[in-house]
Amino acid sequence: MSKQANLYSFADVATLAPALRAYVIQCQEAGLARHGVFKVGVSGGSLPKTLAQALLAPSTDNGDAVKWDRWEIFFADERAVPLDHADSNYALLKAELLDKLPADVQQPVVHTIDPQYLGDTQELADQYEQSLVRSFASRDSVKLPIFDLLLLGCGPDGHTCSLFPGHELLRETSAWIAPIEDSPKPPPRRITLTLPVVTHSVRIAFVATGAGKKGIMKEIFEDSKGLPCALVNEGTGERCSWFVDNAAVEGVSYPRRPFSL
Ligand SMILES: O=C1O[C@H](COP(=O)(O)O)[C@@H](O)[C@H](O)[C@H]1O
Repeated sequence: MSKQANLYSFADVATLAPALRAYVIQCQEAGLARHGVFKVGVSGGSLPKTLAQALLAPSTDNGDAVKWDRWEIFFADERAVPLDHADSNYALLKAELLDKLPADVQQPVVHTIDPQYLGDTQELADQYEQSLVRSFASRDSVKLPIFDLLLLGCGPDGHTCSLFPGHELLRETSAWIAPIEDSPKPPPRRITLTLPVVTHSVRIAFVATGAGKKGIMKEIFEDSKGLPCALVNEGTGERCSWFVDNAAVEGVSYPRRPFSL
């Protein structure tokens, strides 16, 4: 089996979505078998919309049910803004996905940032890290939290979470969650999972679609240059899978794999 990240390419988002769903369900079942809950971290940006397309589709009753009541959702990164702000990753996930769950479905547990700490991003990060500590057992006994799955986006500059190219945060080795005050993409004040936490996850799935991602996908898969997304690929190998549409990887020299679980 390949030790490199898997690259799965689809004609469009409509054909990508069922494959992404099958992959998430497999991770869900593995998480439930391991510890009775499914601990998943999600990004903002374009991801929630595609995720909603994948997960809100009706179940076919072939063991592909999303067990929302067993999900614990964390944010791979979050902006230091109120939870109902237009820039909030939580607000985006809520609008795209959580608010669209059928009324008879029990909502998942969602770990948001605590808005009372918005004035101090270090405290905001520390408090969010404490929610991970409570969920994943104490920091003393667990060197790093292990997410069952991280669902990540890839920015047009190769950033993921709020880990930006060339930023000193890429060298963070001890914190689980770190603050950033100078994000090159607005808004500047954010918190993010650190690279060691990302690469420690059981599975990592990137979702990148559209021709706007073509240039950066070429750099990530052909040149790397220490881009954050490429560092995740290098740190996780075959535990990492990319779900992309053909437009995003046109002209990219990297072996595509036929999708299978
Ligand atoms: O700022 C952010 O951007 C990235 C990428 O967003 P996309 O719209 O290019 O998919 C996202 O993954 C991250 O969560 C968000 O805070």
